[in-house]
Amino acid sequence: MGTVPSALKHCLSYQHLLKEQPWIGELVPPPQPGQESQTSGLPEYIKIVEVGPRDGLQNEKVIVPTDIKIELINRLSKTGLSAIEVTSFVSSKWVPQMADHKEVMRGIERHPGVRYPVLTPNLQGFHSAIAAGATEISVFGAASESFSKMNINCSIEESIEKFEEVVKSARNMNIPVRGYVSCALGCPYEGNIIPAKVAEVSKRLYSMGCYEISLGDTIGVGTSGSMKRMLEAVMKEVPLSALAVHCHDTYGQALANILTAIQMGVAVVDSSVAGLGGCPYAKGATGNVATEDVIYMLNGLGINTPTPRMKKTKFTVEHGSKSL
Ligand SMILES: CC(C)(COP(=O)([O-])OP(=O)([O-])OC[C@H]1O[C@@H](n2cnc3c(N)ncnc32)[C@H](O)[C@@H]1OP(=O)([O-])[O-])[C@@H](O)C(=O)NCCC(=O)NCCSC(=O)C[C@@](C)(O)CC(=O)[O-]
Repeated sequence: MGTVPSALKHCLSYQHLLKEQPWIGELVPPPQPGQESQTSGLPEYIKIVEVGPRDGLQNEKVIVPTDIKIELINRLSKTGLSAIEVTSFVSSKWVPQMADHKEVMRGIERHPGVRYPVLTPNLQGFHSAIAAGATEISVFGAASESFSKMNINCSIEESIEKFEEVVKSARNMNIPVRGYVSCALGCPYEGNIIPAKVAEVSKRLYSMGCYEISLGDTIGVGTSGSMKRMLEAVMKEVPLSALAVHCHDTYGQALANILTAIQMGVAVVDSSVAGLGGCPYAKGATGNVATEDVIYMLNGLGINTPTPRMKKTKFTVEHGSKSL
């Protein structure tokens, strides 16, 4: 997806669908006695980490005004989502779209029960995030050397050293840290990435104290088969309860890949409202899987999500002639 107008179109068509067909998106009723549950073997509850305001907007070519970002996050907070990734404390020279991180962090209304993590690649970012009021952070590494270099300007080994410093400081302040592993199913520079490498980086992040490891299909090249092989390798090193999947939808495989992951027991899914997104260091990567599509699929499977109100919320934030 990747552009604001197309994201808007997607949102509105979903709203229209729900208006015309109100039964769409309803949670399926529980099974009758004797009927097999559709959810047998699947997690009963899936946590959704909404990454639209960060992963979604970081790739928009037009700088989205700060007040629009704040409004988007405030509206998302009212949907029932329990985690919304707000921004990233990275260099504005590298990612100009996130230059207003402090203002966004300070400007949002915080709702009880909603967590607002932010990305911090190093101690500098960590200290700025804490000064701006962040109470949860994420470090972001990669299973590809080339991607690590392009994305955060250091090798995987150097990044681990930086993350260790960040995690140590965070722990001293009781700040929870999430860890990302990009290129878990392929790299824009190196192509195929072996599952063992993803497992190795995941293990290091988990061992240093990240409470959850989000496995990123950064360029959306994964399939159900490669997702299964990668998860099998990672699950040998990191407990299943600490894993999340983060799928981009370049080849329309994201929902299938997520279904495979949840069939394997993964109970945390990252997604982006209206499928906004891309990656500034992954040319051609399209948006993240759309949050409303994930919820639609989960509802159809009878799986609980924290977002019963998502389908009724209109995500149109007007700003002059632009809408989000
Ligand atoms: C990581 C750095 C900062 C290293 O950047 P660097 O240039 O290697 O850093 P440095 O330590 O050499 O410092 C150079 C300059 O950067 C500044 N600097 C240093 N650190 C910071 C900071 N934290 N915040 C703000 N400024 C910072 C520092 O102050 C200095 O400023 P100068 O003296 O030149 O004016 C840089 O490479 C960067 O900002 N990269 C952007 C990475 C990024 O945001 N990528 C997109 C997010 S990752 C993603 O989307 C994937 C994910 C998570 O969604 C999962 C998936 O889909 O796979």
